[in-house]
Amino acid sequence: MDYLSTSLKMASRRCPTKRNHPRADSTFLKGGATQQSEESASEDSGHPSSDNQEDEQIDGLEGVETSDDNDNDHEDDNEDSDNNRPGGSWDDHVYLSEDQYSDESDGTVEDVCPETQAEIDQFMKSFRKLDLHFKIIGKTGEGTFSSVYKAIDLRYDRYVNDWDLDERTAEYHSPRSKRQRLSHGKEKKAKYVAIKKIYVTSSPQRIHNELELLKDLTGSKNVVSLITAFRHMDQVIAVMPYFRHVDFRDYFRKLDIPEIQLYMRSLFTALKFVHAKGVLHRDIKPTNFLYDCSKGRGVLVDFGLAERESDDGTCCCLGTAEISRRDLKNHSPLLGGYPKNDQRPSKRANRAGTRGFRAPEVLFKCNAQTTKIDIWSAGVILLTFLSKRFPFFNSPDDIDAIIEMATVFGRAKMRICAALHGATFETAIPTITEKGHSLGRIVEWATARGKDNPLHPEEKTALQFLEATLELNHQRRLSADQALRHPFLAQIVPDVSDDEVETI
Ligand SMILES: Nc1ncnc2c1ncn2[C@@H]1O[C@H](COP(=O)(O)OP(=O)(O)OP(=O)(O)O)[C@@H](O)[C@H]1O
Repeated sequence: MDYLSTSLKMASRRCPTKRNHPRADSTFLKGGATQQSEESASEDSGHPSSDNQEDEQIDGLEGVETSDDNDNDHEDDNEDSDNNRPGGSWDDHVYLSEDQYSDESDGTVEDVCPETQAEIDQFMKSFRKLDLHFKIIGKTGEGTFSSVYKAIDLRYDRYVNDWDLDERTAEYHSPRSKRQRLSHGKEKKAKYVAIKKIYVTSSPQRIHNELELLKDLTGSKNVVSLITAFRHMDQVIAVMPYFRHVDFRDYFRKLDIPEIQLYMRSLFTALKFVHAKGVLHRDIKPTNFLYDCSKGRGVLVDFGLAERESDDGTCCCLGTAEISRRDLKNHSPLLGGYPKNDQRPSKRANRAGTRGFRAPEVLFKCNAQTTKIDIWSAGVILLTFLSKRFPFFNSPDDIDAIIEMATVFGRAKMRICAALHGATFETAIPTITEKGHSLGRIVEWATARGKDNPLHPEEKTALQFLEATLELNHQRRLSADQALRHPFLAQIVPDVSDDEVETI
């Protein structure tokens, strides 16, 4: 983890009134009590434990805390209590202790089973001093690479919270002073965070990549941001804003077209932001887009597989915008035959992603993959909504995934798509027809539509949009920006606050 700590080291920016989120401050306690008053926390902070070098804060990737840094922080603490802040005295700021917060401020009541509670207790015990900053109240999710917990940010009011875009928007609309708002009883609500405990089996490179990208992607209401990050021994945690959301399986069959439009608008707004920063998410799927149906707002999470767009890759698709059927006939590698026992090493390319959501160019191992791979995956989500089938594609491996795709799109289009990336597609499977099926037909079959129940005009617009996102040739596939201007999404009243946040 030395690599991690050194490569993440950056200058720490300080705020005159509050700390700019170096959270591993000197108030970390040895052993740590679950309910700790601010006063006693500060007292204990004067005695940093001897193994402080093992605790690092990656502070939004700023200022990795060393024991020296901790000393500085301790001085800052003293300054705070010396009324040195331009804003006035210590009393000006309402700091809430853990039991003053309402756990129900976002409408969710946590119900933690004994096994999860034991897991949480073990985690808190193993990660020293974390209990001074956060109170974990539940487990919100689990993935291949992490467990994610919902927690109350006990020290929210001690820091500059630029990450809290909801708060910033509220201030923009109603510029009452923070003091006024905090002193108003009803607004003493808990600030929730999601603590992502990245499994120690993840490579430092992968963890570093995720944290770096999260840090760069701050500023959109539809993309998760990084509040801070900590390391203790071999354990790294990322702290992000918590987003209330509903399990995709609970609503994907229920959403009507206007609701699907809201969902897709939110998702493509997130993609536009991420792609504009030159980042490919690589793992767009429902569990990575946390959607709150009641607000019609979603947030893109999990940048564990994300990467920056690069010009280094090579693939025949770079010099070829289009391959016609005639080109294919004249230049098909099959014309010259192919070896039965091909000894050549197979082509290699980044295939990271989730099965069922991989774009054709990923399956054909293109080495010049672009942000368009995310558009394809978003298209698969739309197909799931319209067909009311989840998962829509369910292949165990890439070969089966190509067969599933060919069953829909047909041999002719698949041959052209393969040739675009220097590959050959041939199959003797009789159910794969030459022309395939239109996406409209697939949706009709999946939803048992007949002559007495034809597709509505708005569903037809949705299908046109679907075809433009599930375009086999990535060069003809819509970009996120174009998608937002497509009639399917352009008429949706945008979430005004999204635009405002960027201009604050
Ligand atoms: N900021 C957040 N707010 C609320 N819940 C979250 C947040 N971030 C993640 N989660 C929950 O935790 C789950 C797992 O998170 P994430 O996808 O980041 O982990 P992962 O281990 O990388 O997963 P995957 O297996 O998809 O790669 C999400 O599906 C979601 O339910």
